[in-house]
Amino acid sequence: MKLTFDNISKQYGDLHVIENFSREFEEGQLVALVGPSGCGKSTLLHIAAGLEKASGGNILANSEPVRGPHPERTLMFQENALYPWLTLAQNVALALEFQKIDKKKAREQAFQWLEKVNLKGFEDYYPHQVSGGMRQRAALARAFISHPKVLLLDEPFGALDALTRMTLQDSLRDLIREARPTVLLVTHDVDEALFLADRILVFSNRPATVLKEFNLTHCEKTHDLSEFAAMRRQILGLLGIHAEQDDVAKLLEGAEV
Ligand SMILES: Nc1ncnc2c1ncn2[C@@H]1O[C@H](COP(=O)(O)OP(=O)(O)OP(=O)(O)O)[C@@H](O)[C@H]1O
Repeated sequence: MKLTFDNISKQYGDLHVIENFSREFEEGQLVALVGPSGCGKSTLLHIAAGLEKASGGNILANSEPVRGPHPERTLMFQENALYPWLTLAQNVALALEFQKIDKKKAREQAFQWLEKVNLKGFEDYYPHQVSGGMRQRAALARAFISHPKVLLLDEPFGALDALTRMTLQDSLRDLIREARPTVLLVTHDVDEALFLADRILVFSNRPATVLKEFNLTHCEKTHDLSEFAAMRRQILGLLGIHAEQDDVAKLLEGAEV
């Protein structure tokens, strides 16, 4: 599903959060949104989800105005949003039951999706009985089970440790490659953006405008790590972080493929 932000602005009272944001996101693209805290990234996701109304401009999904939430556009947060009184399978199946799919079929599909995210054997566990990473895996299964056409991910792995985050990023990449939704990913993790995204938009302080856009589609083809390292340095620089102090950047600079 193609998403179009056409001259979107958003104000909360006197607070100008977004000004004249225009971009088109093609079907199947993964676009990472990075920028300073409080600049308005989540607000953009909420507008795309139909949870917030823009103060100006239009948001279109396949050329149709977004008028409110729709199961085709799924939002997933950092905090584990599973219902604590339901098992993992019940949590995942719920997404289908809302769509009036028979309970038994929904449970079968929930088991299949839990297996895809490496949670086979944990279907009947409650969220408090599994780790934070496993809860986010279940949240991923719940996000994908209804085959969303647009996936809006707000720091989905922000609360996890680095190692768990990397395994979850791998799983997310596999799921996206299979299902090909259009994805907007808000992240503070520049490496996550570089690893997952086709495009990266770097935002300014509030009111958010795009400082620079990076296109990564050709990098995947060439596996040019030096180009990744240069982008990484530029993005960190735009965010006010000095990449030359960063060990990984130095390692990547020296890498040859
Ligand atoms: N419902 C609301 N009412 C009033 N102000 C709001 C509301 N939602 C967000 N804001 C304000 O809008 C600004 C942007 O918030 P938003 O959550 O979009 O930023 P963000 O870039 O996602 O931040 P972070 O990276 O820290 O999550 C903030 O100053 C916030 O206080």
